[in-house]
Amino acid sequence: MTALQHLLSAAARGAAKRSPAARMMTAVACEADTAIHVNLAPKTRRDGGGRGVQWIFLGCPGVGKGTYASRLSQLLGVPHIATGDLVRNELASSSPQARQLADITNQGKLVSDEVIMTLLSKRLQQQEANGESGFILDGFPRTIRQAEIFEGVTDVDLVVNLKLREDVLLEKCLGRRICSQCGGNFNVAFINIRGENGEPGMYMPPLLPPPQCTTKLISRPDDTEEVVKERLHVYYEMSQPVEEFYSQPRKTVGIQLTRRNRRIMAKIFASAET
Ligand SMILES: Nc1ncnc2c1ncn2[C@@H]1O[C@H](COP(=O)(O)OP(=O)(O)O)[C@@H](O)[C@H]1O
Repeated sequence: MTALQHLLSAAARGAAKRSPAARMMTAVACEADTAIHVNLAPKTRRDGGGRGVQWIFLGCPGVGKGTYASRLSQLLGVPHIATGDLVRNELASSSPQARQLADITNQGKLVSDEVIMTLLSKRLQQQEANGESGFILDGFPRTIRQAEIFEGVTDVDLVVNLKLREDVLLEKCLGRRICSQCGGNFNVAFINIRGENGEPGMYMPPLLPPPQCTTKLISRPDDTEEVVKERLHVYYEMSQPVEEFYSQPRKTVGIQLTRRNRRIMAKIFASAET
């Protein structure tokens, strides 16, 4: 079976499993200096089904897709699927294509649509076998072809498009750290820029690790200045058109980030509700 057939069949089975039960959830998003209480009636209200939300996060490398997608995944109880993690898991395996994928990612290029579809398809099948439904996708789709294929087989409820200044994106990628033991994601970059010439200021304190992780921090091999610049270039060329692809009929919320966390979660929930 081809990757596309896998994806099609997994998506088709997911759609068939929808139940009419709507659920109401109170999510409490704790912000650095505010607490936001959100009453969330998920998308199930729209389609009358009981499946989990089907959301997509778009945005440049370093914008914070993973941070927000993972928090929302915990709040909503739906899987967070980061295609970058799927690729890294494959790299860490002894699969025949691991070496080739390492060369591609270390140069900041995109892996082929076929490879991504295969990895995503396997992941969706696993989650189906575990009885999980819904997804918060982070890092997919990244090409128009991926978007078109996915659009043909799924009903995406919400597309969140995060935006951040390019100099800050670079700083945030260079500040990323991962605990080699627990896998936790942190960021040592301290963004503190005064607003001027009508531009808003920016304040994003570091996301520091707990003491037990501090001596085990590593950086991703593709988070060097040269590779991040190439990834940004690839994003503008290959992935920005995906933002336009979703901008019209789809429910898309664009968020310009200037501070970490503040009101972002509430804005995303509010968009899902309207
Ligand atoms: N949807 C995708 N299509 C093609 N390649 C992908 C996709 N998702 C991830 N990758 C590959 O995995 C790498 C790491 O992805 P990710 O962790 O999402 O990085 P980023 O921080 O750039 O958003 C990408 O540079 C690319 O090589």
